[in-house]
Amino acid sequence: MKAPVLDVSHYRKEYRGKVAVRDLSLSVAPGEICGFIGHNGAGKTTLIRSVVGAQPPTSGEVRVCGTDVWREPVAAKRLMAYVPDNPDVYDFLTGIQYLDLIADVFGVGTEERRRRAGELAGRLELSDALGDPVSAYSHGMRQKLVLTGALLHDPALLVLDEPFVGLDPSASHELKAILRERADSGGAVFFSSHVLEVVERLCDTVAVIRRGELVASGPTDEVRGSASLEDVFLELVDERDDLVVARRTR
Ligand SMILES: Nc1ncnc2c1ncn2[C@@H]1O[C@H](COP(=O)(O)OP(=O)(O)OP(=O)(O)O)[C@@H](O)[C@H]1O
Repeated sequence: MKAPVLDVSHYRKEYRGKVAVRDLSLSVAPGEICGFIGHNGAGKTTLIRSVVGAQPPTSGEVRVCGTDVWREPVAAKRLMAYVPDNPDVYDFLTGIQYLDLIADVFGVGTEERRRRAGELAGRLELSDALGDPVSAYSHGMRQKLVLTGALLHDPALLVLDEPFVGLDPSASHELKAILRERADSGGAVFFSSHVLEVVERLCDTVAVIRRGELVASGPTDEVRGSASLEDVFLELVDERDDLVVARRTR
């Protein structure tokens, strides 16, 4: 078995003593796209923020290509890229200035940054706007810009939080193709989504979180069985289960 690109082990996160995610372990291998699904408030963003080094776990470990994200943060961050659900970009920069800043941070050479930025911005239909200030960008354009920046240093792991929200159909189509290509060339992709049809069609593996606990994970076909992912998801996260349990235990 190939060593995982992302390896989360016994992750736990508490906010002021309240448990948000408990004892969560999962891994994503090279060549895999893993979809992370769960209801609102289940704990997806909480885990994602710890995976990318933005918020420390209460306990547990997160490793990227074997590097501990919290013990060796700079080395780990070189190996990955993160596209948050609400891209926050300096308004006073133009698109190209933002991309140059990101390329400088990651030490991407001039030739390489121009080639990659040109190709990605072209595919996402952002090229014509790169000279404009980010303050004039729509939400979708900001997402495309952050995505372009995220791929400039060719990260082994790409982490995205709700990447399809706000993208138009052609950008969404292109993003799916980009994620597939990254996986096919040996990278790993981990993203959260509420769009189960996309997860079902695109992801090699899925992880389902419910109230901070992983309730299912594995190859998409196995998790889904003969049902649709939506049916399985609704069954797994059905809040009414608790009522049934409560009634039974009364
Ligand atoms: N900074 C914080 N302080 C206190 N509680 C928090 C904080 N961030 C998240 N939480 C709580 O942790 C739990 C998980 O939240 P999280 O944002 O990870 O959910 P999510 O699965 O990403 O939800 P959504 O699908 O709505 O984005 C929720 O109960 C939330 O209220």
